Amino acid sequence: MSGRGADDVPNPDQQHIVNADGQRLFCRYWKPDGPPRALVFVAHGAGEHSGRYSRLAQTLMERALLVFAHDHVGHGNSEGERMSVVDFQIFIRDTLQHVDVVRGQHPGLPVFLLGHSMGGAISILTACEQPDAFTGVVLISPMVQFNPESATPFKVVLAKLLNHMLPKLCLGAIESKWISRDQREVDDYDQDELNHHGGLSVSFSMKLLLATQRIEKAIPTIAWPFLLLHGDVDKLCDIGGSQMMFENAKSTDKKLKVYEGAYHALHRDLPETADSVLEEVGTWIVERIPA
Ligand SMILES: O=C(c1ccc2nc(C3CCCCC3)oc2c1)N1CC(N2CCN(c3ncccn3)CC2)C1
Repeated sequence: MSGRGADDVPNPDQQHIVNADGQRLFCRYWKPDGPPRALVFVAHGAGEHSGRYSRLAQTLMERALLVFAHDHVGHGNSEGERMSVVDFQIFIRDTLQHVDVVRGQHPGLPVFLLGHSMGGAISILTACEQPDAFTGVVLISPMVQFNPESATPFKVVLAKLLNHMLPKLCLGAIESKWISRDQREVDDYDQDELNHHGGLSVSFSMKLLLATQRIEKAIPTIAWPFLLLHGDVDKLCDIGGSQMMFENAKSTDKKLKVYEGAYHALHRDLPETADSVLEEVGTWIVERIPA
């Protein structure tokens, strides 16, 4: 088993699921005091972990929603070589597995997906795989199209060329200062040891690139309800991807809210933006819980 072994997962008795490859995925659950009205799975982004969504999860839990998540393979407290995945489909497979487990514990409840950045890509492809399984999908700056400032044509060509020769070569780290306008959030991210602070490998970058190509092909078939939130100064995932999804998806229930001046991690941006995101997400989900 590459990467973290089973015995070096911190507090091995903490909640986890074992994926189809036998890897332990660290799980988190935010359960309301009373009976939950709906289930919300949170898909975190590349290089981070599910614990960074505690504030968002708490606000949803206060609306009687049961929020759950896991650290993707190679991330956070889960097993697997850091920031490495054999195939992007593994993220989708593991998400469906976890959703099935929790859905089975709460039969009949509506299930929503919520994803940020790469987690948005995972959420889109998961909903595409089981289009009738989810009541709605919330996408915070989803990775649909890279911003050409970060994924320059040179980097894309280089990644394709090197993917077979030097797959582990580092393509450079994400500059966290361009991810949030709030310096406290940037410092918090930089000091969080559960995040991956090294760069993205050629191999992992290619997996992301291929995922965006899968999404672009899938968008015209999308008919499920979705909420898109995107900052118009996002230097990592281009807002054009969200605009393209909003314009080309078949969904009749779709909403795109643009946060002017905001960077990539909207839920971790300046307080007025982050607070608006939490309110927007909670309201959108609750409005779609069948009476
Ligand atoms: O999922 C991602 C993500 C998405 C697209 C990416 N493209 C690249 C490369 C690909 C190769 C070409 C060059 C671009 O890296 C990506 C990462 N995430 C989650 C996001 N992180 C960023 C750091 N975060 C942060 N930083 C500061 C303050 C708060 N959060 C958390 C979210 C990035």
